[in-house]
Amino acid sequence: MNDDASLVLRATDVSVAYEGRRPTRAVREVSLELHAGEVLGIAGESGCGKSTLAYALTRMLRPPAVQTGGTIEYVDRDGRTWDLTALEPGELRKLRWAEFSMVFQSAMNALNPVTSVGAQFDDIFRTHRPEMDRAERRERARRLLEMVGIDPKRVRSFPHELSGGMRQRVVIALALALEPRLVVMDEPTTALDVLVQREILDEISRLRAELGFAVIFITHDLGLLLEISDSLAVMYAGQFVEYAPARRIAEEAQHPYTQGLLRSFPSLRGGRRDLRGIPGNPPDLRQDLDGCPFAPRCEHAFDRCRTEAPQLLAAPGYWPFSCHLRDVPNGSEPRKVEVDERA
Ligand SMILES: Nc1ncnc2c1ncn2[C@@H]1O[C@H](COP(=O)(O)OP(=O)(O)OP(=O)(O)O)[C@@H](O)[C@H]1O
Repeated sequence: MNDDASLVLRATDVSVAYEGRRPTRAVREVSLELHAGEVLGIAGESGCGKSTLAYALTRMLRPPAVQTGGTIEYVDRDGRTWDLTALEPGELRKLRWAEFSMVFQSAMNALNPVTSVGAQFDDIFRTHRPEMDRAERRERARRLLEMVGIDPKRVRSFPHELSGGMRQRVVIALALALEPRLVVMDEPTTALDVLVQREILDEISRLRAELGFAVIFITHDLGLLLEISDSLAVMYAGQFVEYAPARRIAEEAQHPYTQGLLRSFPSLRGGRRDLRGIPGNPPDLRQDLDGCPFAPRCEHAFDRCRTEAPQLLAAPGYWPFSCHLRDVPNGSEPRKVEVDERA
């Protein structure tokens, strides 16, 4: 049993590399904790390692990606802790869908193009709920479709007969089919037009409130994440550079990169910002990074930033952001965060 009853996922110092002549160190010692019903948003520019982290957390990495360090613990609904990195494929199959599921950007890749929507629900139920008969499986599939706003008759449709938005809703319904405790969503609405995005996001928020699952939601759109997340991690060059309650980040982001992102992205609900991008590009993740990876683009950088990597400072109760400004006289004081806000 776990001593923290609401804990769902704890990742500690997770690192992932794409192997090659010069490996790409895409995720570098990332730690996070997720509690029941919590929405953790992960933001960052393209290529900073968000998807790689999502694949690592759900044990879906495929060669040439390898997890090179760290542990990932998952606590199931009975309070049993599983070391995901040590699971046998059979054990992993039992947990996947039933305990945690995934929604990725391309619904078309997630759906089987040659079988009906109903048959795809059937596959999941046959494996995980063998006691259900055909009629029960069909009825449950119809109810799940209804739940995500799709006409239950669509159970007979094939993926190509559905619009992009409908397909993504089907993928969400499939992910929720066994009422998992955790759903990892990687850019689930990015390929859709803004109105459909909005509808689906509202749907996800409603379902989460109704069913109580925790969400890891990944997108480059920080504005959107601030709206839907309880806590927010900002990723840069494979690392978390700021990790705090979303509401607090919206009001008083500490890391210059987060501040830059906040200025760069329009919010989905209007309220355009002045959209100044962050000059320069993220570093090449095949290189060793000396000092702060953001220093070459940071308007506040000073000598120490170029030689010494700042730490995230995850001491209990402190606002974690990795920036030397925290230690500069007259710079930001170490920021305390009330612990209950993280729960
Ligand atoms: N199959 C692969 N082989 C080698 N390198 C890869 C592979 N997939 C991703 N990478 C590299 O890993 C790094 C992180 O990529 P990742 O896709 O995780 O970032 P991301 O933040 O999700 O970006 P995006 O928002 O564009 O999906 C990038 O430098 C990318 O080039």
